[in-house]
Amino acid sequence: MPPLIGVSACRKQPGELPVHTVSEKYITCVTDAAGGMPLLIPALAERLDLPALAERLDGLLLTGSPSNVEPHNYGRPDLDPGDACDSGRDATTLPLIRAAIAAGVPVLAICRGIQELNVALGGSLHQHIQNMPDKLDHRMRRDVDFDAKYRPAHPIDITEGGVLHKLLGTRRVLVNSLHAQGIDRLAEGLTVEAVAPDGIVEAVSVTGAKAFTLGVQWHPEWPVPYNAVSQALFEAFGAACRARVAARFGTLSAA
Ligand SMILES: N[C@@H](CCC(=O)NCCCC(=O)O)C(=O)O
Repeated sequence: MPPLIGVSACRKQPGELPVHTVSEKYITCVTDAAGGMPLLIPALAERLDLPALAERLDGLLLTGSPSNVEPHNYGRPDLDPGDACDSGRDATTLPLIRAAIAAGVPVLAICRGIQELNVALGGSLHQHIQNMPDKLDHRMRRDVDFDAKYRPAHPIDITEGGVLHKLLGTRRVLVNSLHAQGIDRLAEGLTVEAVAPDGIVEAVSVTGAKAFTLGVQWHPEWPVPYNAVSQALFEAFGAACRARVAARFGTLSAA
């Protein structure tokens, strides 16, 4: 029985009524690389029983999105005009992350997802890294084609002896970069697993988590075919999700 892996959706209103959307690349990394059964989670917030949902998940994938976590969630002034937000998604993922961690559900958080992980546990975000002195411009390039947007953009230095180092077996890899925000105050209970050359946090883990819980600021879900780093991330996430199935339903069920 493949693990049931929740995939966070965004809430948008392109027309008369709201829609809940997930880019297919986040769905296929669950099916093709993690070996899971994706369950798209609508951004319906308190209309969902999020603790009950978390208990029934074998894993949770927090997707990237051009929208930003609203700063009132971490006590900062509102977003600049023109900076996209998604309050429905914030009100869904932030409590769902806390419930999933408490329930021992494996979590893989990508881009917006690592930012949500940090905010959910009490941290804060930089708004526009590119405007900060001595920082790289981490934004998605708009002057290139789609695949070029996901090409390696900078190296990351991986914390020696950490979760990511043990997973990858190396201290330095190249990653892509499609974000303007980034971790400012690191939440208590998170461990930095990697940083960019300018010190921006690029990966975190939940300190002492019951299960695999990793957030990455880059995008391992694209391009396909996955590189060795992406493959290792998804395989480790999938294995943790299968371990939860085995613990919940018995070993044979995880086959
Ligand atoms: N808006 C945040 C997060 C950026 C992010 O998740 N980018 C991914 C966009 C492409 C996709 O949806 O996969 C920020 O700017 O930091």
